[in-house]
Amino acid sequence: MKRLGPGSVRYYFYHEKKLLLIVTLSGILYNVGMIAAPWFDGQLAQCLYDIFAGSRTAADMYVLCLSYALVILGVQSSRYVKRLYVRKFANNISLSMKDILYQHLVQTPKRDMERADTGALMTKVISDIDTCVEGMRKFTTEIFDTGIVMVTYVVMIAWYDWRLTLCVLVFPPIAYALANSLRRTVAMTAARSKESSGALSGITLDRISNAMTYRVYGEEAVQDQRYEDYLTDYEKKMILANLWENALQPIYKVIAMIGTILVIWSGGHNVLGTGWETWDIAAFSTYLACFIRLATKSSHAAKLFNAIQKAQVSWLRIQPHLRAASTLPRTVPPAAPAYLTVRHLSFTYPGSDVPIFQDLSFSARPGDIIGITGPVASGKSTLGLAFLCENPHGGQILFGTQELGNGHTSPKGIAGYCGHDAELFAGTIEENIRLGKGGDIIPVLNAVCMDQDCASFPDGIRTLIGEGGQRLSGGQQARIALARTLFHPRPLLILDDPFAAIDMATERAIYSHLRRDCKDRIILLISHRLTLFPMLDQIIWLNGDGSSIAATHEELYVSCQAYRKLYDLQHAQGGGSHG
Ligand SMILES: Nc1ncnc2c1ncn2[C@@H]1O[C@H](COP(=O)(O)OP(=O)(O)OP(=O)(O)O)[C@@H](O)[C@H]1O
Repeated sequence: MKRLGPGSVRYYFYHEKKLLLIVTLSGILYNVGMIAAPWFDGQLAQCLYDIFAGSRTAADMYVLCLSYALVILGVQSSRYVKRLYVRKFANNISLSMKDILYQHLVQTPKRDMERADTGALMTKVISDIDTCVEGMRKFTTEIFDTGIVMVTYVVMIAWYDWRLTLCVLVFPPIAYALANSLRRTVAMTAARSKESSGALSGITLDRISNAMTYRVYGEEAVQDQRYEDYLTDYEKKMILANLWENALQPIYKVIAMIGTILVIWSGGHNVLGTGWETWDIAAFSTYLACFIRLATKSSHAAKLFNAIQKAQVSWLRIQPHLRAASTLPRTVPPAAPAYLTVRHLSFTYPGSDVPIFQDLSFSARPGDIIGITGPVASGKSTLGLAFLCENPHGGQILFGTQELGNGHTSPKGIAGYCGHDAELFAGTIEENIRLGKGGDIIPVLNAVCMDQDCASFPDGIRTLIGEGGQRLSGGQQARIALARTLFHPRPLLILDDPFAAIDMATERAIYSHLRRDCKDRIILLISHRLTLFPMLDQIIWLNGDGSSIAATHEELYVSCQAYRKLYDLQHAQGGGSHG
């Protein structure tokens, strides 16, 4: 049998089989128990009639009422259990899908992420996951609350009068068939409104992020008109989708209810003794109540179709991502701390014959923080990326006894990376740091001095930060990206200019936290600002012509004029203290 993967809906149902079993048992109990109410209603009416006729007493009524209350209590308890577990089931699926996507994001090569605008993609995909999971939840709920309960009602009323049942059951399927025939239209309008909503989000983002440019170049009026057009299109499509989804419900209901007239007419004959069966008042009352509930439920069947249809639209959009994610290995445990040895490292971009750096050798032990600096465009970021091994390099990078890369991807679980771009998506602070991983995020928020900022937000760590983290300052974005890197422990951390948007006091505080918390990690700290460099264990200076020097700050200060000049310049501006 073909193994189920995250690209298949059944995979998620299969993984939640224990919860589904509880849902099934409590669902059957609740829904079969649902016929108790109309049955007791009928018995109560009959008892009242009998009391007036003198054949029963008030004591019979008390017993009946008490039994009614107890049975309903039992039925409603199983309803509670069913609802609770359906919610748990939906939450687990949502978490599982999001986790798979987060892992995909984490393991996607950096160059692919840049190409695909991962942040925007994640925002859209996460909203689709929510719609899809809601559809799965409704489907699971309705299987019981509509499917099983309808079968139970049909059996019940057929038992009372099968001929009348055959006649009245013609109407709910008509309502059902009508709803089914309009499925495609409902789905189409839902898909169009989703598309339009996506386009509107895109243009809203563009309008906000480029507001200044449009204003400066006198493009505002044109852009406002463009925005208005998208907004109008969205409004029209949304109204249409809502109309198709909701406005037809009353019509389905009326069609399904037509049978009530037959029940009253033919059931009346049964009570009078001139119909197909002989009924008492209890039978009439129970039959009518069951039929009305059945007809109401059958109009829910249309709702169920709509929910499934909408979920399908979203599922088709997220499926390719989940399928792609399923080809990647799942969460990788961090490797053990080890020594880093770099031997004769060289790198040339594909298609170029000028090496960015060559013959670079150095080593580091757990707890070391190594600074990487040099003139503009000297290859600092390129050196950092060499440790992710996305392009072939010359020489050797050894972590313990394992060789990183050399044309292959690096062994997982060794290197963590915090790049120039914070790469934040439109979730909460917490979601951006966790990327689906459990645990306490407060220590890393403290480590990057973001705890006070979070405390000042009304929603704390649950604050929504907007696409690319646009609701935060540049410094806050950088610190959340750093917190994310620290939260996913790796024994080798590459931090590319993490303090560029952070003031010096905060930079120093974070540095001391890194020293305190990362005693078993090696940190490669790429920076233009040399404030911290006198405190670092080693500095790698890239000359910008392919050559480089690895030495301590003191040695470099003495031996490398360019480094000394840069350091003194920054120091004179209040940027550091030599020695
Ligand atoms: N993907 C690429 N393909 C080809 N050349 C590249 C690529 N990325 C960077 N370069 C070139 O490599 C050189 C080093 O770039 P890199 O970004 O590593 O320097 P940097 O020292 O980090 O720059 P900055 O001082 O701006 O932070 C630059 O000349 C740049 O143009």
